[in-house]
Amino acid sequence: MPMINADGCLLNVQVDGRDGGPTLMLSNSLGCTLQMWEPQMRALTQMFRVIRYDRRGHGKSGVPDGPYSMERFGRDVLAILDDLNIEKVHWCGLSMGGMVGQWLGANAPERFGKIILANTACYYPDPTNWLNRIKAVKEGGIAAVADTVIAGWLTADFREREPETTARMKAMLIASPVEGYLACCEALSTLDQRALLPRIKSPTLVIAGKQDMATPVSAGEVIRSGIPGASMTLLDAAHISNVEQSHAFTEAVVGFLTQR
Ligand SMILES: O=C(O)CC1=CCC(=O)O1
Repeated sequence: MPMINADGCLLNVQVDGRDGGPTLMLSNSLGCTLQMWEPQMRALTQMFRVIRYDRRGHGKSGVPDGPYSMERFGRDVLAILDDLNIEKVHWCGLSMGGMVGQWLGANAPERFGKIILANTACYYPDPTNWLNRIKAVKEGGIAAVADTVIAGWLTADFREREPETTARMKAMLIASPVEGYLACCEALSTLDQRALLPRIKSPTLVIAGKQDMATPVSAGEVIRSGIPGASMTLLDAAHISNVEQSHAFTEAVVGFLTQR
């Protein structure tokens, strides 16, 4: 699968699924690789050509020096589409992937059909949590914050019920390149995309997790109410709702993308 050059950074891109069908692009959460979408791939590839990628600083993609920004992440996506010669896609991004989706929906509307913004926010009222995380990771590596982060990703019930999935998610997080992870946390600490929301004209679905403390339902509601005509679906999940409620998440995505 291709490594695509975006402004000097090689991005790991994987394309699966139906040739010639509509295309859906998936975009990851912080500390995750494109593997985070495995629970959806079987269903989605029956209906769509599916593009996944590792955001710069993650997975098999390059880790250039920061600072990173939502604009940089958005331009990376446009470089992938240009390289693959794809004019228009649907978008489904979770957490940081939803933040990049907001930037793209506002700044490259002609490239996006429907947009799904899952477990995400458009700003953080207080950057303290991000600044504390940056300090802790600089001192102790990602392992130092891993248990706290995982407790935000998946509810206690799920972690008890699905220890292997939980261990896989934790291994993925800890394997993230530290410098890339830090550069992403820095971009999150200054995030404010509130002014972009009214410029998003694509049909948009916001998905929020009832037990998501990282990007709570109230953060999803700010996005839903800011984007003209957007709708919202709530799932019984913490932050990584596509893993915790994989069937309900897939159903919400397919239902929204196939509705006329
Ligand atoms: O990893 C986390 O703690 C939660 C999160 C916030 C933005 C994102 O992408 O993940």
